[in-house]
Amino acid sequence: MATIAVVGAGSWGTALSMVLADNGHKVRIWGNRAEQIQEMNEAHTNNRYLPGVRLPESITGYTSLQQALEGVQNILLVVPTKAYRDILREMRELVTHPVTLIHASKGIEPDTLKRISEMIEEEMPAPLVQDIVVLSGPSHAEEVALRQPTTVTSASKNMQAAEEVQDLFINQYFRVYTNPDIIGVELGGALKNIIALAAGMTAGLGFGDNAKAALMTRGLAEIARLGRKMGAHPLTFAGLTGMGDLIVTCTSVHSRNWRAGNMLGKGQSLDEVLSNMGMVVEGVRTTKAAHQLAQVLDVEMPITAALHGVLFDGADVKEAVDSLMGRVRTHEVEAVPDLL
Ligand SMILES: NC(=O)C1=CN([C@@H]2O[C@H](COP(=O)(O)OP(=O)(O)OC[C@H]3O[C@@H](n4cnc5c(N)ncnc54)[C@H](O)[C@@H]3O)[C@@H](O)[C@H]2O)C=CC1
Ligand SMILES: O=C(CO)COP(=O)(O)O
Repeated sequence: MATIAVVGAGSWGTALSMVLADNGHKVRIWGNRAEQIQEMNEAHTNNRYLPGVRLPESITGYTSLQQALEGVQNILLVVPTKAYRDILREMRELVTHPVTLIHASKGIEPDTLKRISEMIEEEMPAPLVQDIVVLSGPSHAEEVALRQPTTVTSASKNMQAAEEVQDLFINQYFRVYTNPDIIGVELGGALKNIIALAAGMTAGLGFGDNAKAALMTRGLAEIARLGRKMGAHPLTFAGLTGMGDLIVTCTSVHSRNWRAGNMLGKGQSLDEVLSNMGMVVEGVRTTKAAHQLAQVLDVEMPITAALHGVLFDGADVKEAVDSLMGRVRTHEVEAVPDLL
């Protein structure tokens, strides 16, 4: 059994630590809030993020990143995307031997337009990092912490590393598949948050299941359109980290992105929504990044553009829906000339 360092003690870092602990591994979880780490070590709870859940005693909390990382072969990163550069720069000074870096976060960095694995490559180059593995899929922390059946994907350019991570996490309630398409897996996980915000927004406006289904389906079409241009395999978007994660995020009460969109649809301002949430809403920054990517790569992403207008340019939510519905008529299926 291994000792694994988990960097990030929010909902997802804690739930994934529980999976690892259930599999017999020793877990060192690092967090940036001393009182929360103390609670994890003394009461074996993390009530702010996973209320009512008792943590296995083989999970130990650390406030020192150096101590948490000392001597481990596998490091799982689960902080919000905006914290990656700072954390990786800190880690670069502390890691003294080659490690496998697993990440389970979902976002794209605005302006640089980098995926998380690209940020890792930039900030912690070889030989410090041997392999980078992404763990992603339809998986709300609240349900994983209750050990409810969940499926995810382990993706890496190196399939042996993806399989080693599959081995670390897989168990009877947490089933892990592998996929070599790291680009598609990262993009699916990040971009579905945009569509979840939009789905929450239409529900907030009082629209029903037709609007939700429209957003999910046409949302997946624009995710795949951008993904293809960025080198992803189109079939990845039909899998767990594409359609699967889109379903779970657009239909679950657990989704912070859906809930944030819902509050926006009901008329709250973005600042109000984000301060009420108290947890990360990755889709906001990812909307900015995806809108920039769409412009740079000349990819049509109408839902992303409409949401960008609402979040950052003061556009009215109802008018954004009207402009989406009133777009010039077009074919449903693209890039399949035989069907046209
Ligand atoms: N919660 C979930 O069900 C899932 C979350 N994710 C992804 O995991 C990532 C983390 O999300 P959650 O754990 O849910 O977030 P969260 O909002 O529950 O917790 C965030 C954690 O990061 C810490 N943090 C914030 N800024 C930091 C900084 N600058 N340095 C160090 N730590 C910092 C906070 O103290 C907190 O412990 C996100 O990218 C999210 O999209 C992925 C799958 C499921
Ligand atoms: O990625 C998730 C589930 O797979 C979590 O989504 P939210 O960040 O919207 O809660």
